[in-house]
Amino acid sequence: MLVVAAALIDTNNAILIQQCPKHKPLAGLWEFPGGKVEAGECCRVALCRELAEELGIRVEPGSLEEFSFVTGVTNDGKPLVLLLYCCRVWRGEVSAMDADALAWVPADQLTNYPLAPLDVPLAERLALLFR
Ligand SMILES: Nc1nc2c([nH]c(=O)n2[C@@H]2O[C@H](COP(=O)(O)OP(=O)(O)OP(=O)(O)O)[C@@H](O)[C@H]2O)c(=O)[nH]1
Repeated sequence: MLVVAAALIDTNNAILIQQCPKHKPLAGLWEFPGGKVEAGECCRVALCRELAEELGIRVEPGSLEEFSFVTGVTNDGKPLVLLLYCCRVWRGEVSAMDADALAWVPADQLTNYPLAPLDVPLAERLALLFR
């Protein structure tokens, strides 16, 4: 499974994370917004679609910058690759359309939140970037 996610970074260098809703496998945990890439879809286009669906913002594919990736397995044992992009430019105000809560968090405080397991190493790498 290919999953794309974004570290939206605001003008204070705070990064957006969202809390997964009760009906999802990662319920209660925090993650970078994003989701699965559909068959035949480009990764950047998929991420722009997910950001529109989950946060109600418009992002241009060219505003996404590849940052890092992790590999792992889903709860039901499927191999998973999670690609994280950074994004500093978007249109609209973020709103929690598919999450229980949103938080803007300084990079060095991301791991204070109970993150989804594969988001943890990505958050640690972001903290190094802003050190
Ligand atoms: N970000 C993240 N996703 C993970 C981890 N582990 C894991 O199995 N996943 C899975 O990766 C997928 C991410 O997709 P999603 O649920 O955020 O997005 P989506 O909108 O495409 O899903 P949906 O269409 O099923 O609602 C989910 O199936 C989620 O359970 C993890 O540690 N971090």
